Amino acid sequence: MKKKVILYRDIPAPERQRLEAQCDVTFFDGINQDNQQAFVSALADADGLIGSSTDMRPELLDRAPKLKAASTISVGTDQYDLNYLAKRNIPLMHTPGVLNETTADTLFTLIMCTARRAIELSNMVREGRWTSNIGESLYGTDVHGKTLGIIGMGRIGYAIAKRGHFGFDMKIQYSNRSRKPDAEQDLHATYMDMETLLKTSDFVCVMTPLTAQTERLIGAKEFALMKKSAIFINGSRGKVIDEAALVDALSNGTIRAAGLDVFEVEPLSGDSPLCKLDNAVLFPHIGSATAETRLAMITCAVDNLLNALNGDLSQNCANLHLLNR
Ligand SMILES: NC(=O)c1ccc[n+]([C@@H]2O[C@H](COP(=O)([O-])OP(=O)(O)OC[C@H]3O[C@@H](n4cnc5c(N)ncnc54)[C@H](O)[C@@H]3O)[C@@H](O)[C@H]2O)c1
Ligand SMILES: O=C(O)[C@H](O)CO
Repeated sequence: MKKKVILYRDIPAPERQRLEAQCDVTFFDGINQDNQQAFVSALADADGLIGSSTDMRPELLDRAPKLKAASTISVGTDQYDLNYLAKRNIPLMHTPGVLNETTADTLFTLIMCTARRAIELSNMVREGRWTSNIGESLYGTDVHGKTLGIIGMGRIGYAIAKRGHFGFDMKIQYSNRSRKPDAEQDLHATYMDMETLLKTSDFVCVMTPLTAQTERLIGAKEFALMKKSAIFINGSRGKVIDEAALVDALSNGTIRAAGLDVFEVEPLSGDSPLCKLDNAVLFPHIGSATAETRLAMITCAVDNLLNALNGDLSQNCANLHLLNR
């Protein structure tokens, strides 16, 4: 008998057909108030789950007593509780690697846009406010030759640092749970504690996962340690920073500017104080959002689920170390 799978976001037809060839698929085009009840009912029989952008809290997954594997179309795994899944011996599959370069491109776009005030000045042109050559008060700051501090030198952190080192002649420094010999060798990156990094970087870029240890890693105290001229970039998860403290730091001139792809609550409300700040560049969580990379992530996630349901966890299992296998 075919395994029962819930697909909880839309994916291209050929990928859905690959799932349907092996599984009995129930489809939800995102989970919302209207279909929540039907989703909970479908959980009762589900062997597998695949999708993204929905918090799969334990109370919800308690309703899926037969669940054997979950596959998230993301590298970040924070929408699931890894320990809860491990207690039930359920693997969580994710999509590391395929999105590194695209996400690093996005993060570098944030670096460039904040440093050169690209969005603010583009808006000035569009709104007919470009009436004479811009003066000193609207000048940007250089990126090339500056110091780039990466907090969380993993796959994506490395890809950002590579751009800084080879493309922009930047000095790379990083803090991380462990030393990264490849970054030190290839990019001449210097390992240091977070406090030293915050004090000495021109650009501070956060690329850790969201975990109990990284939640609110950067708050008022950390912004106060940064240079007044520092530019802060967050591509990890919104909850890794204290957003209210960032608004204060940007409003009071504690730091120069910020470029953000992720927010405490997404989508960010247009009423957020961040939206009123010219020195904040705000992207709608588009780190991996190119056609090529999103397709690669979906293909990877479909493969991951099919493999996991067949007992093969050899690739891309995020909680393998916690499972009883
Ligand atoms: N903005 C986006 O669209 C987007 C896209 C992809 C990934 N992400 C986020 O980026 C995260 C990182 O992705 P990755 O593939 O580079 O992961 P990764 O596991 O390769 O890298 C994360 C790094 O953070 C380090 N780290 C973890 N906890 C830390 C701590 N407390 N202090 C210092 N360092 C710590 C790890 O040691 C690791 O080197 C994802 O978990 C996801 O949340 C966002
Ligand atoms: O974690 C990820 O893969 C990105 O944030 C896309 O959701």
